[in-house]
Amino acid sequence: MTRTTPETDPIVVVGAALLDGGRLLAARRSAPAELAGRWELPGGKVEAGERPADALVRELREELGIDAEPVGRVPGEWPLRTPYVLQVWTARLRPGSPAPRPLQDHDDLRWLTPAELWDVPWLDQDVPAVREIEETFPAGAGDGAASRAAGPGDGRE
Ligand SMILES: Nc1nc2c([nH]c(=O)n2[C@H]2C[C@H](O)[C@@H](COP(=O)(O)OP(=O)(O)OP(=O)(O)O)O2)c(=O)[nH]1
Repeated sequence: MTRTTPETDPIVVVGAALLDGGRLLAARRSAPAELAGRWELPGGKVEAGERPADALVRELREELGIDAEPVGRVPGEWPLRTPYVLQVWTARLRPGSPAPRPLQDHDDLRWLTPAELWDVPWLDQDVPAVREIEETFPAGAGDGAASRAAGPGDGRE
């Protein structure tokens, strides 16, 4: 008899492509040990019954102390370690938001211009997502180009 692995529903991790003045925020993980020192999109796990866009706002407040607004979903979904999958949303700072600070999970932050996008060692599993962000974040563009990747309403479902 063939034994099958029990199926587990994927748990979504939302990552933010936080854009400001044409730059993307990258965050260096401080934990756990196997991820520490590598760079990621700030964010975290969507809780049961929570909408991804709401989770994004909550995680960005907890981790970076900012007041962020989701703008649109970056097309695609990328596998992390089972059962997690990464979804990415573009986001921007709301007027009056504090500047991001590494309060939790991170020990450094960098605002990357399009030309600097690959200057940091991203987590391996984030590379395809960052490539997708790059598609909507061409050299020389302001944050408007990335924000137009998906309609404004897409951030709310
Ligand atoms: N936030 C985030 N997590 C990522 C990325 N890439 C990646 O593999 N991960 C992994 C790291 C963690 O195992 C998991 C998300 O965990 P987390 O620690 O950021 O989320 P959380 O705040 O909700 O976690 P928790 O400590 O409350 O359990 O996904 C990424 O780009 N952003």
